[in-house]
Amino acid sequence: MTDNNTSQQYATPVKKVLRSQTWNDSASHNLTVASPSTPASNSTATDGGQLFQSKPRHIDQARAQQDAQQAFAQHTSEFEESRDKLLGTIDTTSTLLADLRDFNKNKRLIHYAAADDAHKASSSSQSHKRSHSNSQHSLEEADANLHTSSVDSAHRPMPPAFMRLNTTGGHASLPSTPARNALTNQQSQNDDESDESTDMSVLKLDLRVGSVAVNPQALMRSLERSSVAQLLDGRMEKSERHLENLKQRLSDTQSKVLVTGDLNAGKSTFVNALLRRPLMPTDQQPCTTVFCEVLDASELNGNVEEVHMLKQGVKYSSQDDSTFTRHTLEEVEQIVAEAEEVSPEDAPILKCYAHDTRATQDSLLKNGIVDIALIDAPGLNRDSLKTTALFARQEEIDVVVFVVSAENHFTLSAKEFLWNASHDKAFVFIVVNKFESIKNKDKCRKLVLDQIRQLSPRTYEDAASLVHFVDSQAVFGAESDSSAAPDTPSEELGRKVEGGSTIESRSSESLQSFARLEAALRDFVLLKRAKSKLLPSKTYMLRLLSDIIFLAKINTQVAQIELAEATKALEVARPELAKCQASQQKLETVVEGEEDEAVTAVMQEAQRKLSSAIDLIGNGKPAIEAVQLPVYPGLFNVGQYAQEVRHALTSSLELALRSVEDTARGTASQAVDRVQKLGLVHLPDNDAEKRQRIFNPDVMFAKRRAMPGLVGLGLGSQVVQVQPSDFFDAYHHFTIVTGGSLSQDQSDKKDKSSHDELSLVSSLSLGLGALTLVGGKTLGVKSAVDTLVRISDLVGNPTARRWAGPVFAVVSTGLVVYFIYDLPNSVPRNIGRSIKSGLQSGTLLRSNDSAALTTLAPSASSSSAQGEEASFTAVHSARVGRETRKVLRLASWDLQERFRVAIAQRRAEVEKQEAKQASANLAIDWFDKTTSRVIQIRGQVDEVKGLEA
Ligand SMILES: Nc1nc2c(ncn2[C@@H]2O[C@H](COP(=O)(O)OP(=O)(O)OP(=O)(O)O)[C@@H](O)[C@H]2O)c(=O)[nH]1
Repeated sequence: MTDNNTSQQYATPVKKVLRSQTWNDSASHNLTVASPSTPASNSTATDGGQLFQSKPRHIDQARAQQDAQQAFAQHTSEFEESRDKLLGTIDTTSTLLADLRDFNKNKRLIHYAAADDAHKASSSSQSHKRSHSNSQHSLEEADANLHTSSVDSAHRPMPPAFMRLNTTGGHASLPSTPARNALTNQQSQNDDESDESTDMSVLKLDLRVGSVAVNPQALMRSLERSSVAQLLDGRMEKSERHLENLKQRLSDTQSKVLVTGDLNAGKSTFVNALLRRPLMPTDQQPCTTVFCEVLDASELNGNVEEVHMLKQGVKYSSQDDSTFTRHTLEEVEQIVAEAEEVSPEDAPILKCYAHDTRATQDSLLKNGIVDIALIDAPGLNRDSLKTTALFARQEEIDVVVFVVSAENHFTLSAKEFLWNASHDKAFVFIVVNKFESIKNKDKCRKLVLDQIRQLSPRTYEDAASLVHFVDSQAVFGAESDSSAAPDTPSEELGRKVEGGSTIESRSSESLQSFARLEAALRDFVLLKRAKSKLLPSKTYMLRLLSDIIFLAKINTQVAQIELAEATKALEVARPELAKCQASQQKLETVVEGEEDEAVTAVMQEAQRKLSSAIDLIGNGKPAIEAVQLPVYPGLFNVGQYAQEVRHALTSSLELALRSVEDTARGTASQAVDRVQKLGLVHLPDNDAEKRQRIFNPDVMFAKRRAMPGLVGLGLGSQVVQVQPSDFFDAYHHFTIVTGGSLSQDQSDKKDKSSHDELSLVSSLSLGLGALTLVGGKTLGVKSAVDTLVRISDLVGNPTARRWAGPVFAVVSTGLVVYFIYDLPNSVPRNIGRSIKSGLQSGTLLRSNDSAALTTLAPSASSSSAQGEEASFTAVHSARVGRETRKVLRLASWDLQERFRVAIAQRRAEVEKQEAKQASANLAIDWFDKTTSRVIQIRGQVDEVKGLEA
C-alpha cells in the first residue's frame, strides 16, 4: 500500500457516504493558502478569490514556506520564553501547594470555604476590619488583583445547575447578563437550595454521597472539620499531580486537538476534510462511539499506518505491544461499530497512525513544526457528555474544536459542554458546519454568534479567528463524480442555488471558508501555541492561585474570629484561675484553723462531761439522770444487787459517752457546714464545682455504738464482776475511823494496794467506826486515839479485863448491824468508787479484748502496750477528737478536691484558649505570607506573554 492510494482503501465502508467519493488533489491544493487573520464573519468571495490567483504554484509554496519558517522562528523563541516562565511559576505553585498541604496536615486544619462560611466570615470580618487592617488590606489588594487578572472571576463558569435552570430546551438561549445576575443574586439569597457550596473552583470539593449530590451546606455541617480538611488534602494532592502533568505537557512538543460537538454535526467529516482522506467513518446516523486519535505515521510510528487500540488501565506506549492491540486502518469502522454496544466510559481509545500526503505547509498533521494529534470524539448526548467533558478537561488537550451543525445550533448538551470547556481552556475553536445548506446565512451567523457570546465570551471576543462557518463536506464534494450518492455536497449545492449564484461560486466560497478555517486552526495550534498550549496551564494556575487566595482569606478571617474569641475567653479564664489559686491557698489555712478549733472544743467538752460523769459514778450515782439504781432487794440478794448496780453504773457511763459523742457530732456538723460555706463563697460560679458531699453525722461513732456495751466502752468484763470490796467500803469506813482526813489520792493509793492488807485495817476501823457510830456521832481521830488509850488502860485493869469480853461482843454486834444497815448505800458507793478508780487509772481499759481497745483507742492500746496507763476520759476524748478531725479532714479534702478540679478546669481552659490564640496567630501570619506569595506568583503568571486575547 502506498501513500498515494491510501485514500482509495477507504472508498468501500458499508455505512459510509464516503464510499462513493473520490479525493481530488486539485481541490485540496486550492485550499493551501489562507489568511489567518481574515475574520470568518467578514469572509467574502472576493477575499477568498485572492487566495486562488493563478500564480505559479512553486512560487507560492516557497514564499509560504519561508513565511512560515520566519514566523515559526519568532514564535518558537517567544513560546519558549513564555513556557519557561510558566514552568517556573508551576514549580513555585507546586511548592506553595505542598506547603499548604503540610500546614493542613501538621500545623492546623485548613478551614474549607463553604458558601455560608464565606458569608459569615465576610460579615464578621467587618467587625475585625479595624483591628486587623493590615492583613485585611493585603487581602483586599489580593482581591483587587484577582479581579484585574487576565482570567478573572467574571469568567468563571456558571454551574451546570444554572444551565439546567435557565434553558428550556435544545435551542434555548441563556438569559442575558442582567437576568443572569438577577438569577445569581436570587440563588445566593437562597443558599440552602443552591448547588454552589463555595467560591472555589480547582480545589472545590466534590461533596457527593455515592452518586447523589447532597446539599453541600448540610453535608459540610455534618462533616467533622478534620474530615473536610482531609478531603481538601486529597483535592490539593490531585492538583499537585495536575500541575506535574501540566509541566510535562508544556515540555512536550505534541499538541492535541480534540474535535467534539453534537451528534451528527459532522465531526468525523470535518476530521477527514482536514486530513483530505476518509479516515474516520461517517454516517447519517450517529456512529462515532470511540475516541480516535489521528497521528502522523511518518513521524510517530516509523512510517507505518496502523491502529493501536489501547488496553484499559494500562499506560499506553507505542513501543510496548502489551499496552495495546494492533489493527489496520480498515478495521476502524468495524471497531467503531462494535463499540456502539458499550457505554461511553468503556469505549476503547484508538491511536490511528496515518500518513498525511499534503504538503508540509498545508498539512495540520504533518506540519513540520509540532506533532499534532487530531482526536475525533463521540457526539455529545446525555450518555457521552460526561465522558467527553472529562476527556476535554485533560491537561494534554491543547485545543478543543467544537463542531456544531448550522442546521441545529447548540443543543442542551452542547451548551453545557461548551460552557465548561471554555471555562477550562478559555478559547474554543468553533466550527459551524453544514453552513452551505442554510438559506438565510446572516441570520444563522448572528444567532450562532449570539449564543457563543453567552457560552464562551472569550471565544466570542476572538470570533474572527475562532468561529468558522463552513461546509466540511464541500471539501470532498467539489469535484465528486456523477455516480456519487444523491446527497453529496456538490449535488446538494447545485440544487440549492439561489439569488442567481452559480454552483461553482457557492462551491468555491465553501472551499475558501474551509481554507480560512484551516489557516486559522494551523495558526491557532501552531503559531499561537502559546495561546493553545500555554493558556490552559495559565488558566489552571490562575484558578488555583485564586482558590488559594480565597482559602487564605477565609482562613485568615476564621483565625481572626478565633483569636478574638480566645482573647475574650482568656480575659475571663485567667483571672478566674488566679482567683481560684489564691482562694485555695487562703482556704487551706482557714480550714486547718476550723479543724483545730472544732477538735479542741470537742475534746474539751468530752473531758469535762466524762470527768463529771465519772465523778458521779465515783459517788455511787449514775452518770445520767435517766438511769436509776436498782432497788435494794435485801440482805439475802445483796450479791445480785451489787451486780445490778454495776450494770446500772456502766450503762449510765455508756449514755454519758453517747451524750459526749452527740455533742461532738453537732460540733463537727457545724464545722463541716462552715467549711462547705467557705467553698460556696470562694469557688467559681459553677454548679458542677459546687456540688458538695452531704455530711451525715450519724455515721460518726456508729462503729463504736454497734459494738456490744462493754466492748464499745473499751472496758474489760471485770467492770461488771462483783468484788468483795463492793460490800466492804474500806475507804469509807477508814474515813469514818480517821475522821475523814484521808485524802482522795491517799484513798486511791490505798485502793491500789492489795485487798489482804486492807482487810486487817478495815476490820479494826470498822469496829471502831461502829463503836463511834453507836455513840451517835463520829468522834474523829483524837477520840479514836483516846478510845484506844482507854482500851489499853482497861486491858491493864483487871476490872476492865473483866468487862472487855462483853464490850467487844457489843461492839462487834454493832458493827455487824451497821454493816447490814448501810449496805444499800455502801454497795453503790463502793462499786462507784472502784469503777471510778479503774476508769481514772485505766486499769479497767486493760481489756483482754485488745482488738476492741485498738479500734476505740489506738493510743490507749499503744500506751498500754508500753506499760503506760491512759484514763477512760483521755482515751475517749482523744477518740472523739480524732473522729471529729477525720470528718473535718474529709470535708476539707472534699473542698480541696473541688478546688483542685476547678483549678484544673480553669487551667485547661486557659491552656486551650492560649493554644487557640497561638494557632490563630500562626494561621493569620502564615496565610498573610501565603497571600503575598500567591500575589507574587500571580504577577509572574500574568507576565507570561503571548496569551492576550
Ligand atoms: N451537507 C453537509 N453534510 C454533512 C457535512 N458534514 C457532515 N455531513 C453529513 O452529516 C452526517 C453525519 O456526519 P458525521 O461526520 O458522521 O457526523 P459526526 O458528528 O461525526 O457523527 P457522530 O460522531 O456519529 O455523532 C453524514 O451523513 C455526513 O455526510 C457538511 O458539511 N455538509
